Amino acid sequence: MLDLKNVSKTFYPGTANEKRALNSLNLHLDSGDFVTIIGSNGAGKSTLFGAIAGAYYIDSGVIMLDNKNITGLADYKRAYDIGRLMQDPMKGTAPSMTIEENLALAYTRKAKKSFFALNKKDSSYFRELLTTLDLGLEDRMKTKVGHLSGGQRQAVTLLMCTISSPKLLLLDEHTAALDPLTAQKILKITTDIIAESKITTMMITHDIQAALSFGNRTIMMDAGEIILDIKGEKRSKMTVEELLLYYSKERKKQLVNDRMLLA
Ligand SMILES: Nc1ncnc2c1ncn2[C@@H]1O[C@H](COP(=O)(O)OP(=O)(O)OP(=O)(O)O)[C@@H](O)[C@H]1O
Repeated sequence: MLDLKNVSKTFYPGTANEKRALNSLNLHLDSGDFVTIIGSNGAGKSTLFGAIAGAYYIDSGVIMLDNKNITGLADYKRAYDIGRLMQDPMKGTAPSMTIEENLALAYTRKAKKSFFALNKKDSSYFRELLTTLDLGLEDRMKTKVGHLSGGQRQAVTLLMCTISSPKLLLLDEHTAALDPLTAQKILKITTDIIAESKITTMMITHDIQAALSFGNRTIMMDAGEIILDIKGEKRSKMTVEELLLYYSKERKKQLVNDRMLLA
């Protein structure tokens, strides 16, 4: 359902700060794939997401989503099909609007109806969705999102990203800024939503154990390339130590990710 062919992206080309972030990268995702992505700092993981979501135009290559060439499509047009969750819980929601209004904004895009035409049925649907989070937010639908904790806000953003049933969900270390307990809870909510909706998902994480435990496939990136792509038995037998050893043998250096060290 997603195909990247020879995708390259260089920031500040021709200057002293030139950085090749994606290097002729190829990737194919099947519908329903849940791919976890690991790699050292600066490996190109977020740039890959930016390229798919349209935050950057790529220098060369082709990006296809469901057999449609989206390489030159503007980000706001891709947003109908691609949901993206960032690390920062402050991004993705409108703080001065209520939980209900934020969900309505995301929902009206899918329902193709006016924000002002939302009815009681829609409202009870939002309540139902919020109940599944098990955070008590269904009783706070009139609360401004700006008054929520980081974890609660990230959970609302997750609902906003998935309420319109996107074809692809991109999770960019979306639990990294949360305390460990909240991060665990949001990860559980995430995997429940993915299992229920079967949205094709890519999740960047610094937690290698989580990368091997969640989803059906793991990709390791370095220097703008995919250096390992495992699934099935090979993946289920892989340990964190073996993965780190693979990286150091392959790249002749240690895998360094500051968030991994902090965790
Ligand atoms: N907007 C930008 N402008 C200039 N350089 C950038 C930009 N975004 C990323 N880069 C550079 O591209 C390279 C890849 O960065 P990217 O953020 O994709 O890596 P990453 O794997 O997500 O790293 P991290 O785990 O540290 O978040 C890095 O060298 C980075 O400095």
